[in-house]
Amino acid sequence: MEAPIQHKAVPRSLLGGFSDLSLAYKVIAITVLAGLLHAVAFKSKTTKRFPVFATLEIPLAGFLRSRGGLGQRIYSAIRRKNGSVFGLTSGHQILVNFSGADRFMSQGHQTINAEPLQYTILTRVFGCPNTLEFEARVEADTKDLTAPVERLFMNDSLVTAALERSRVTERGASFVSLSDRPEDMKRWERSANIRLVSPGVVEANLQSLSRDFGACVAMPLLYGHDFMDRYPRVLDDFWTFDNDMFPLLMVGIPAWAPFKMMRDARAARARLHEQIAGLYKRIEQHQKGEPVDFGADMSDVSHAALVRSSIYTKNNWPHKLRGQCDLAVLWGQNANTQPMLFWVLVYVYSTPGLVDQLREELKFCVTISHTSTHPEITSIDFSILSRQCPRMKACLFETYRLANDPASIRYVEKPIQVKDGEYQHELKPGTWVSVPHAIAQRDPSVYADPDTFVPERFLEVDPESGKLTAKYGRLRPWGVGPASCKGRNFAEKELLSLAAVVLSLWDIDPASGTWQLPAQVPGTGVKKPVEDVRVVISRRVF
Ligand code: HEM
Repeated sequence: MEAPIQHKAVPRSLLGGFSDLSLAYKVIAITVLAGLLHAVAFKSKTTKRFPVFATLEIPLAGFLRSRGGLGQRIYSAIRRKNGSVFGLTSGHQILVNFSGADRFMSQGHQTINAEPLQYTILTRVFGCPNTLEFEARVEADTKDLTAPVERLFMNDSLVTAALERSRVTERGASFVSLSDRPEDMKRWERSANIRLVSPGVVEANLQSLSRDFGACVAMPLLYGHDFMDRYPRVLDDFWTFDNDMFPLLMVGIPAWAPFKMMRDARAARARLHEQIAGLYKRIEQHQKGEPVDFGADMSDVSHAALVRSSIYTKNNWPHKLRGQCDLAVLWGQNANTQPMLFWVLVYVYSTPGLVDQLREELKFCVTISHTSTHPEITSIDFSILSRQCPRMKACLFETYRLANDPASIRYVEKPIQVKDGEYQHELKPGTWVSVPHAIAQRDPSVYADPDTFVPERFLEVDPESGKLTAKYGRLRPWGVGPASCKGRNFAEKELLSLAAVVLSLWDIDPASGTWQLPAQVPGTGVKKPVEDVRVVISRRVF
């Protein structure tokens, strides 16, 4: 039996592990300097890599805008252009609250292209080599490799079938096992530092618990159960990579940086590469009718992974590269969705009266049986859940607004004009252009009282049917245009169904007696809490 794993919630401090602060600063200074020298010495093989400074400029623009005052005025004064277009260099322009953003972003990839960003992240973060050979592979195969992922995670009936297969319905009753013996716990409980308070009542870290609950539903749908069983550390490695390494690599800190957090995360990423590469080797053996390593069961590997494997095999992708490249898919599937489940639960349970309202709505699609020793969900009508539960949806939308920092980033391939009211801006090929949707999400002129959780702001009465409906309005959690999120349908249905099963069966209260929402730090899309939220969980009293 595996020992309980304590996930780190967030990288508390880059300095963790250094007893002497000045030594820490010296190490960081040397690392940054070495990083710059490395960048000069091993100049990027392609001109189309998203510049590190632009990664920092997007949150900076949002921060200055939300603060207003002198900082915002200085930023506006020194930018290259005017109107809605911000940007300190000619290489990167940011469209802030630009009313034509949707139309602008809907242009095809021959004009504004998302692939160079994907290439940047694959090579800067996921560990793929930045070589001309790899660039050629990406150019040749990206479309074919993305198509099966899009199909699995966007097609309505495939998404519903996948969630049914994942037994979300039954899993609700074992969200917690109400025991503090590791051998009694489900896999997703092991990171949550569970303590039995009294019979039928446990204390737990809600972020770790809900995040791993979601990941245990989602990951096998992509790679099958054998992958999960054969790789007991997968959750720990995944969140270590996501929390401790991803943001640092994005801002240009090299993977070889000599501090403990990076070393540990690098080892976690190497294990992920190796395990995914091993899986693709087994899939290939299975597809060729050869004996499969360990006699592994390949029967529930997703169609998406099977198709990707055929493309990798057909085009002679080395197995190591398959592992590196496919980490992007595993990450895309989980990194934003699972932390979002935590935020929905925290917002909903901490809002007085809301849980009861949602349970009323859920009565029509979640069937609960009381015949066994404890209540269990016997069925979920996924269609009603996603089409006729407007309050649940509005809670989700409001959570996206508060907990997510989406941006659409493109590379300009052809000269284009941005028509911006009285201004007309020319963008040359080679410019990067970003739309940080997060800026509007906290703008009080768009959302009154923007820091407060008010799901009703997304509810409208449909004038024709007279029914309450949840509408996205100006919210763009999935980005915009042809390169918008390819997993949004799955993410939304997974979040709705997991939140529905937890709400239907469990009471959750703050361990301290009063709800205190944790401060948020920017993560890799969805924000991270600065610390986990300790809660008390017991079965719902009917
Ligand atoms: C709550 C969860 C999620 C959020 C908030 C989210 C958000 C986003 C955003 C903002 C983008 C960039 C869109 C743009 O550039 O305009 C994106 C891209 C993408 N997402 Fe998601 N995502 C989520 C879940 C998923 C899932 C479950 C998958 C499934 C694998 C996925 C796959 C992708 C892919 C493949 C892209 C790149 C699309 C392209 O460039 O063509 N996402 N996502």
